[in-house]
Amino acid sequence: MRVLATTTNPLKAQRLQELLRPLGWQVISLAEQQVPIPEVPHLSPLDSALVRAAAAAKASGIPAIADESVFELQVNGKLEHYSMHFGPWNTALERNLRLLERLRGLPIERRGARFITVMALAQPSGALEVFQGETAGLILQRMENQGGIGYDPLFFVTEASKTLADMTPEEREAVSPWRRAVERLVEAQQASKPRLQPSMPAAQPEAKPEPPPPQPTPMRVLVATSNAGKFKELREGLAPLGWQLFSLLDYPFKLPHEDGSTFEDNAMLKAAFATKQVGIPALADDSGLEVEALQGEPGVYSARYGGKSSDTERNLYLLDRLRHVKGEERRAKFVAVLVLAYPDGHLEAYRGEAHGLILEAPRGEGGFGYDPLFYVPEAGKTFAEMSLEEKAHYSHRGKALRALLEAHRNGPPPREIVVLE
Ligand SMILES: O=P(O)(O)OP(=O)(O)OP(=O)(O)OC[C@H]1O[C@@H](n2cnc3c(O)ncnc32)[C@H](O)[C@@H]1O
Ligand SMILES: [Mg+2]
Repeated sequence: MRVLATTTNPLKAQRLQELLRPLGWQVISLAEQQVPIPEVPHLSPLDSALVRAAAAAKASGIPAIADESVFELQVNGKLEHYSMHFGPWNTALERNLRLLERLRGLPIERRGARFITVMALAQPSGALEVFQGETAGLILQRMENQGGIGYDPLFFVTEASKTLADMTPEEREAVSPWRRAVERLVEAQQASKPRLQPSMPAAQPEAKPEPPPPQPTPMRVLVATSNAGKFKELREGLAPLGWQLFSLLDYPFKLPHEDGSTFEDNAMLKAAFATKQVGIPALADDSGLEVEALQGEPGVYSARYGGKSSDTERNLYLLDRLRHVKGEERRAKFVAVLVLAYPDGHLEAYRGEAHGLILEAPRGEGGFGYDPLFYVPEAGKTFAEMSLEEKAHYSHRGKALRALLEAHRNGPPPREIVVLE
């Protein structure tokens, strides 16, 4: 069965797909099927999830899922809800200071709060189901850990005895109300269907290995991209640094409109915005294809070339633009600029380029974007015909990543060396 998830975040859609796999559901996101979803401000989280799921199911004709997460707490006997969208304050730090101010003087025993996700499943017929996940905790009296994300440094999770800001992405997901709401949805669907008996005996628990020696805390970095293909390459490429990587799946907010005129401008725009949102360093990637015969088109417009909304359509559009250009004249290069932005405003930038030819028809199933059209003569293959490692060897992103790795070989580079602005 196909279900529509009312998110444009492909990382979130992908994670949902993994978690719903036991049901055999195929998740599609708003990125693949565009349907109008009403923006209704001032609704409770429950109403908001219901309204969005119902609208999506009705418009698409298939079941739809929508979720909404908030912090809920009692202030002077009244329930209040706080979300990433709370107030006109733009940064995580500002929002956290406001919340602290709001609760000033409240003793710790009155600072109990719940982190709640409401997940609505709507059928085109109008039938609705709601699943709720919850995590109980306390809003601390001060921020212990400045480097947290969103409300994370203030939310002390009772069962884990630490704040969300002190958790790894895996720990955070494990206690997240979102994950719990998805699990309830899965259980409920399974309960209404005959169960398959497991055919294998359950595995015996293995003897516990020795706990590893304590490691220095790795740098926490948000990889600020909504492109799942890029995220995969960035995660692989950054692995040697041992950073703790978060994604827009952990912190779903929209990246700003990319209106810069260079890859550098756009990467800075995205990274600087993201680090402000979350309060930890953020890495953004702005990239694109420059075709010589088209005077550098699509360039910074690569993600929206010809106003087309899918990779396939953009590839066809590019082929059409190049229909009179032959052989060696179809030279092109890919460019990637990585910007790592720190919460204090400091930036580092790394650039990588890859040269090749645009084929006359797509080749290969791997990669993403323009990969099936981008032929690397040296390798005798398109990017889409390469493994992840092989692509990283030749690609713009691989080169930019290696420059970053080199600069960070002995920890963050001295600030005098790579500073933009
Ligand atoms: O901005 P974010 O959220 O990171 O994701 P995006 O897809 O919008 O990314 P860009 O704004 O940097 O646009 C770059 C576009 O260029 C294309 N592109 C970049 N790197 C590529 C690669 O390695 N292989 C194929 N296409 C690539 C691809 O179509 C991207 O959508
Ligand atoms: Mg983009």
